[in-house]
Amino acid sequence: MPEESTAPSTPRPHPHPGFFLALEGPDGGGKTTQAARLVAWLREAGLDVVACHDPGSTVVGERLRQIVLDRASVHLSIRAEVFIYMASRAQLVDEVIRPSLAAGRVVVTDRFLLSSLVYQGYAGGLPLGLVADLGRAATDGLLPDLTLILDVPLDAARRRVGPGRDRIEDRPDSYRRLVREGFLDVAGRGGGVEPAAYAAPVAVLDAQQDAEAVFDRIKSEVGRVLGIGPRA
Ligand SMILES: Nc1ncnc2c1ncn2[C@@H]1O[C@H](COP(=O)(O)OP(=O)(O)OP(=O)(O)O)[C@@H](O)[C@H]1O
Ligand SMILES: Cc1cn([C@H]2C[C@H](O)[C@@H](COP(=O)(O)O)O2)c(=O)[nH]c1=O
Repeated sequence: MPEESTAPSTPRPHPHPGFFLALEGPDGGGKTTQAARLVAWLREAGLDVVACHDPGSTVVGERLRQIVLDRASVHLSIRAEVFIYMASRAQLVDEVIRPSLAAGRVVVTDRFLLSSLVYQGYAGGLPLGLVADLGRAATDGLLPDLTLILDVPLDAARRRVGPGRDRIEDRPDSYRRLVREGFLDVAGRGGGVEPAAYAAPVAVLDAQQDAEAVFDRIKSEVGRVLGIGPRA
């Protein structure tokens, strides 16, 4: 079991008056569950919060999401796949994330660029440098101020989500294992692969615990960087 880690207090990579937070990790880690709790907690603390998910959260993005997850997209190549995720992300950044950050809001996204580095790069076989370059083009260099990786082993994830629900989740266990490993390696743990491919503050959280315990860890990480108390 990999150890949990805390995000280093590095300076913000992209100055803006808001705060940009991404939840990442393998399918079934609990990102959607925790994102909803986190958004509610931050709003209770009086913050102006925008919630989104990647791919999606724009009209164009939701259409692209359907295409890329649809089992009928059986002949979609991995190179075409990465462009679809990047196109959805570019629209999300331009239409939702950048304007919200410029207005001083807190943006909480369920997945972002790290997912492409892992699913299409590390596990999918595309060179990480290529995915990172495409990512910079799609996001215009925007990276989250804090990325929380909800780390969960394959068996626990399977117990939670059951059999695959879409084209990506239908991929074999060998791919899913690489996805889990990739989140840890690309984030710079394990001494692995080009940590510079994702040069943003990252914390790895053990998402095998019950949802309340995971949320306590999230509140502690986010509260620390935003300067709000755990029971705000
Ligand atoms: N800590 C937890 N312990 C046990 N079950 C959990 C936990 N967190 C979430 N779940 C359950 O696991 C399932 C998947 O959770 P959720 O959709 O939040 O994960 P996810 O990471 O967003 O998955 P995906 O990326 O596949 O959408 C749900 O049924 C949810 O209720
Ligand atoms: C952003 C992104 C996502 N994926 C994969 C990961 C999931 O299997 C699906 C998205 O579904 P979720 O319910 O929103 O988790 O797409 C990917 O392969 N590459 C990406 O960049």
